[in-house]
Amino acid sequence: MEKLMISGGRPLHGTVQISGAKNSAIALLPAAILAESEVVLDNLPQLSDVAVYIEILEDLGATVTWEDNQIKINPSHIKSIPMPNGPVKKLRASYYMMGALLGRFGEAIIGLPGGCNFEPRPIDQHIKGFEALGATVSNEHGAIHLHAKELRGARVYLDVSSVGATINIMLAAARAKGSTIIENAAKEPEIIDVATLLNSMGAIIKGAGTETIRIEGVKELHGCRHSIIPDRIQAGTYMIAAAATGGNVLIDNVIPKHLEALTAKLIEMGVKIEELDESIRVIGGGPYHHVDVKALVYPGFPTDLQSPMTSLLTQAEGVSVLSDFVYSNRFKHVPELVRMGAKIRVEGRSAIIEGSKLNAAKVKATDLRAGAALVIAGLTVEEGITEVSGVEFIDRGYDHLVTKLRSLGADVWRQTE
Ligand SMILES: CC(=O)N[C@H]1[C@@H](OP(=O)(O)OP(=O)(O)OC[C@H]2O[C@@H](n3ccc(=O)[nH]c3=O)[C@H](O)[C@@H]2O)O[C@H](CO)[C@@H](O)[C@@H]1O
Ligand SMILES: C=C(OP(=O)(O)O)C(=O)O
Repeated sequence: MEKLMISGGRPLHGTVQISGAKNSAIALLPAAILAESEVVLDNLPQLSDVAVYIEILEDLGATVTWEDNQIKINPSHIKSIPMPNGPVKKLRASYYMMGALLGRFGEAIIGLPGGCNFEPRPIDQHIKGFEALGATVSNEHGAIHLHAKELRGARVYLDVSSVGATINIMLAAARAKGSTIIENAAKEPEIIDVATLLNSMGAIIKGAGTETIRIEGVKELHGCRHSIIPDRIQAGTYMIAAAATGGNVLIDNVIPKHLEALTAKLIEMGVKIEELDESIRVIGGGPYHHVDVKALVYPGFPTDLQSPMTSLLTQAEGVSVLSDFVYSNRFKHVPELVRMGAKIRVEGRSAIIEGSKLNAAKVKATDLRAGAALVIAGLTVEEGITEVSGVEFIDRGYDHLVTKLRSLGADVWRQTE
């Protein structure tokens, strides 16, 4: 098992290139199987979640060529095979195989997803959507069985604006008969990215990015070429790391609008921000004011940046309150930060954070963004070496993390236990 070793206390300086978005990539890869010919995706991030998805597509019989940041997927010879176990258990977004296989073959058997389990993550809204489209759905020994003689368009009102359910229903409805309307749809940029790919493949989807999405089903979809949007969460993590270390970093290849909620909070704390067309410069240094943060659905502050933000708020003066209205128990990073000397207590869905200096310690990442939070915390520590285990979670979402941090002047390395 590998650990990340961090000798902190160095302000980050320089330019970092942001990769394509993980949460887009792992929805676009399954979307590609709805086409009858080759789909090419550019700006593909090199992540363990992406590698697992490729394994799933190859198991189905797709021909996949992956070179650097481009992937070619030819799904013309894929077959519908049951996947109750195996790679689908390794990541959360394997739930998109349900919508994609249902859309292509009218049937699927997919094991319940794995991935980061910081709290129970139900998929009832996905299932409600599939049932509305005419599928029968059952859970048999931990695998979801879906079957539809014919998928028919329907109106689906989501009880919660779920990213996964919105995308899954779009995937199943793209080739259904008739029109589907998703109400209270999630509005995250990754949903627009999936709709853009599907439309380039010949689908008719309108309203992605708003709370009402309309899908006019078509008989067949074809191949196309698409470039994945930049990863706003990876970008936000480097922005927070730059601020936490008092550095000066140009975060390049981003869509600044996707980061507005974070940018506004950083400015409120006293961080200097310069927004350019496709990049953001973060100039830290402090002293930082305490702020209150509420993680909400897009365009609110992203829950995926809540844990990294906790680490930054330990560096602010006074008491900050950070509440998560998407995942009320996403605080597994807190006891680890407390090990490093942070003064944080969790009350209900909020973390109450009192500014304090952090110390080096041996800590454990138990999910992806908790891992990012611990790395940022380690970068602020002035003496000693912080050891972060659970690197496999961090590798799910941050490609070339050590190389990128080292290029910004951080003293970080991987060590095998
Ligand atoms: C692969 C991917 O894109 N992952 C992202 C996606 O996860 P994911 O798509 O799983 O998250 P959702 O948007 O579905 O979850 C939002 C909220 O809805 C609840 N819910 C969701 C579905 C459902 O059927 N029933 C239900 O109650 C969840 O428990 C949660 O409280 O969006 C999350 C919220 O922005 C992010 O943290 C994840 O990084
Ligand atoms: C929770 C996350 O991802 P996933 O939904 O894939 O577990 C994340 O990216 O922070």
